[in-house]
Amino acid sequence: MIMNFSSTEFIFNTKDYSVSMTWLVGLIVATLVYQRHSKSQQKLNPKNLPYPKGPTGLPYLGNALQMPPTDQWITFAEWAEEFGSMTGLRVLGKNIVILNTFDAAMDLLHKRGAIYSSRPAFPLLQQFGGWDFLVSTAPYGEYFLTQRRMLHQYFNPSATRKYYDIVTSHARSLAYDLLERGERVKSLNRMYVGATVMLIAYGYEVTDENDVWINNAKEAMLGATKIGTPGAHPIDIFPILGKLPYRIWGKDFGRNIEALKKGAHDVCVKPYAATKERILRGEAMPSIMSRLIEENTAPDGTIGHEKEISAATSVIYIAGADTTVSTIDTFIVAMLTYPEIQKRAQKDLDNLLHGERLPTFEDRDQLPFLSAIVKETLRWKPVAPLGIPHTSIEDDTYNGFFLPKDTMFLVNAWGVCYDSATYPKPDEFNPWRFLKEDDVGELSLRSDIRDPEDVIFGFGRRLCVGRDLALATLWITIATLLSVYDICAPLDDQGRDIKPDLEYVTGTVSHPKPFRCRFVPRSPRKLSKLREAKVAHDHA
Ligand code: HEM
Repeated sequence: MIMNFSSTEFIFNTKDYSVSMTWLVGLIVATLVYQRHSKSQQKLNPKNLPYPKGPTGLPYLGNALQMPPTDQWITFAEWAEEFGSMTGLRVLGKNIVILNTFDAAMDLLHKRGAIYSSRPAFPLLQQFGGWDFLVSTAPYGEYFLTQRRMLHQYFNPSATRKYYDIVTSHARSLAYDLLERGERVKSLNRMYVGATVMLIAYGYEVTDENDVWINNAKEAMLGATKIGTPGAHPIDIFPILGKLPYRIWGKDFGRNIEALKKGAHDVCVKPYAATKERILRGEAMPSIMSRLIEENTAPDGTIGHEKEISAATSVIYIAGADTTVSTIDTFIVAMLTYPEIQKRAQKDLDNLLHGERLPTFEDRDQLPFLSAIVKETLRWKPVAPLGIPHTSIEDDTYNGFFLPKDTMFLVNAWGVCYDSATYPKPDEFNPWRFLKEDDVGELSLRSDIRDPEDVIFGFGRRLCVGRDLALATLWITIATLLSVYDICAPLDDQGRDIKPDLEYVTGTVSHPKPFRCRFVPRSPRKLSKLREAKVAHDHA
């Protein structure tokens, strides 16, 4: 999960707060901020270039009342038709620019990464709730750079290859467990994706669906959602309000803040302390954390950068699990909805493997149809439709517009992926759009179509750290499940397929609503290969 950091839901999601007091104070603050902001704008924009165009807002409130409470990316895509590559919004004195095209996102977030790589502050969550440690929300600076460096050395493309055995083995274990417990696919998927990241990060082995570390992380992230959408609270707009007694924000507010602090401790400090103890006792399995500790231990035994190490390892689960789990769920939903795509992928797998063995990463280049399925899964239901917001640290101009320092930038990844000029009939799950066929029917990936992998994982210096790990996990899981099973819809009384309704619980990370499916073994031979792999894994 990337956590619910997207900021555009940030207004008027009032159900979480003691509404009247919160919004009264919020409105006063907004007025002050707006006035201060208007004055500073005039001072900083000497050429008087316009701010990017957007829907006309109200005095003081700006566009606050026009922000849809959910699925903002759809409204943003509609606005894009009117305003072009950038839509400029002002919400309670904050500047928000939606980047509607891939080119605008690349031009600013990538090519001018020195300016556009910070993150907005969420004081309630970070200062008051104790979630100030995550690299994914850290402002651009030394703390961020130290962790990025730490993570990069363990997740760059060649380092990621070292995890292939782990992800292959977990994909096979998932497939094996689905034989008896297919109805628990969502939970098992979560368990094995969690097991991968926990093993890589901490050398910690997850062995069942109720693992205490995974539950702690789930609880912690749930706690983070209880304070409402980050950026929404008046304390986020004017942090000094956090000095007022908590009870003015509602009777549960103080308790929620305490839960938030406990959650931060449970996902960051606790696993670090437990793993460090195991490392010092010589009982730990090698992991990113054990290596980081080793690298940062001075000859006298003191460990440097402990805060950064504990934070960098904790973000691996927080940013990596939910996103990957949701994408695998989306793949299953796609297979239930488009059985002919499933059949075609299985044909390619069978032609290559002849039922003699299970797929491995060595097969990846020879199975372009499967790679196209991964791309289409990412495009069809973008798991983070608006990514994570970036902020600028300097004033800038672009295409004749003035972009003030501290503006928040959101890429409408959903909008880019649903642009029908690039992806005709974008609602359809169609991996063929990424493929071309030569004279003898040989398939290969097209290089002349925008690759969703270049959109969905973000941009520039904040590009997703775990991109290669995520892609590897998706590919091997998809290849393994399709080689062993037909993924089928459940049947109604008349023996007809009950198709999933394609409804999603949307947010910063979107998830398909609960769905049912059956995993029907394709042949006893393929199943016996899976059993052999499982036995080999258990004895390894
Ligand atoms: C399908 C799976 C995934 C998707 C769609 C995804 C997507 C994203 C996106 C959109 C961002 C924000 C990029 C930006 O700000 O421009 C991000 C950041 C991040 N992701 Fe992923 N992610 C996935 C899996 C993972 C995994 C497996 C890891 C494990 C290491 C991971 C670690 C991170 C981290 C640490 C950041 C923060 C980077 C920063 O702020 O500098 N992600 N991811």
